[in-house]
Amino acid sequence: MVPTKIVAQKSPPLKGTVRISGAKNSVLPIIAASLLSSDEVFIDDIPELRDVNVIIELIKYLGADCVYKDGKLSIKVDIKEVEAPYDLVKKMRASFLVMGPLLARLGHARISMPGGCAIGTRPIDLHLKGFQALGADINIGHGFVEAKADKLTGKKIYLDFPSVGATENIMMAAVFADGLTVIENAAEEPEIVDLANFLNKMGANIKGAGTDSIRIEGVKKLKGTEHTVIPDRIEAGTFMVAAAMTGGDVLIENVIVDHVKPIIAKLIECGITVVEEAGGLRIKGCNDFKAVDIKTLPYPGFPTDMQAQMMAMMSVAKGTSVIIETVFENRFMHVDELKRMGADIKIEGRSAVVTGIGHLSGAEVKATDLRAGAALVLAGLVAEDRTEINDIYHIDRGYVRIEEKLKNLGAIIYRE
Ligand SMILES: CC(=O)N[C@H]1[C@@H](OP(=O)(O)OP(=O)(O)OC[C@H]2O[C@@H](n3ccc(=O)[nH]c3=O)[C@H](O)[C@@H]2O)O[C@H](CO)[C@@H](O)[C@@H]1O
Ligand SMILES: C=C(OP(=O)(O)O)C(=O)O
Repeated sequence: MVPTKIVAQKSPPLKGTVRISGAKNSVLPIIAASLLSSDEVFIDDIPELRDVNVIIELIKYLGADCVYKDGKLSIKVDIKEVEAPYDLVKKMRASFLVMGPLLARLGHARISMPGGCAIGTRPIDLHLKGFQALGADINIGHGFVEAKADKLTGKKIYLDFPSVGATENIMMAAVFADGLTVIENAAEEPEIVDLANFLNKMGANIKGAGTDSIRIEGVKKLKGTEHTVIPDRIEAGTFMVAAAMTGGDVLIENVIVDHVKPIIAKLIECGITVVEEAGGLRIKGCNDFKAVDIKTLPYPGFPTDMQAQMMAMMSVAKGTSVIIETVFENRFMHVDELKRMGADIKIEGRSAVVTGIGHLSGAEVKATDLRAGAALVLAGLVAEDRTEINDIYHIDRGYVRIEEKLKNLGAIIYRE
């Protein structure tokens, strides 16, 4: 039988070394972008995740030939379909990222409308405004979004919010457009830079990725390339918090220190020791770390994808912390589950007031989304007795064998 829950027990301080996998949020747009290449592409450090399986299934459905072996994926594309069906988009919102490449390559894409999810309504208006600005006609009906264009022409596009997905989708759509596209108020996340690097290696002409203004000069064709995905800064952050919360001493390998700066800053403010070593980042926890305030923001601000994990940590910190979520309107689903474990948290609009208590108590809880699940795993490592986390398919979307990696550090955790 497939294990359906993770059981965590109060664990000793975590000790040892953990290697961080390739970034989920880089590999998904990069696999989508491979639809733009006329030749075979090779992608290395592919994380074995549920979401990665979904995007591979989707590009295979569209006509790609994919071979996966030992963390490496080769993709050769011969697009036969322009439609991304409901079944695949409902499993993962990031499936919508094939719209830009299909529009660029074939001038036509029909993608099932991604719905909201546990963390918010998550509209796609900014993606669509960008496609329209480039010259596409957009039609929405019967649960699908259809984009058609005889020709795409470069334009200046200002994003009302620096949306990661919209920046990526528009960047991919503009790769073959006539002339210059400029995305202003673009997202600056490291995953945008990784995608731009991948596209440039294939022959695209993209400048400014990583700043709020990205310039894409249209080219005629993209060729094959090899690319290694950047390490997952959110997985790294999650293990950094695990080490800190348990009072452990853990070396995090395969992490780009710049990408986790906002997390390092908060941990240091809590009283945790963070040391940059040749092999990675060493996190040394302490028993009475302080509560700190957190406000999530687009990069380089504190990542919303680390908010739930920090809240688990603040639940057992010394003092009171105010956590403000500004990126998603409804990303507090983990609060009720943490409260089941005894946490003292009050929600006021977009703020959570967390009063640190001495200890949590193990309980049966459910992962309502990916990072909520990670937060509950972390809470389970410091809670008295046994914590059972249900609906762990959410966790498997974004963490490579989380329980094995934690077990290697001495945590008492297993799948049941
Ligand atoms: C696969 C992937 O990379 N997922 C990440 C990506 O999601 P995703 O790309 O979906 O996140 P966005 O940056 O687009 O969303 C941020 C905010 O913008 C709003 N918005 C977005 C698009 C749009 O057209 N209209 C609009 O209003 C969203 O509802 C949300 O409130 O960035 C998020 C913010 O860092 C992360 O939490 C996700 O892990
Ligand atoms: C919100 C996340 O992912 P997605 O955008 O794929 O839902 C996440 O990784 O925390």
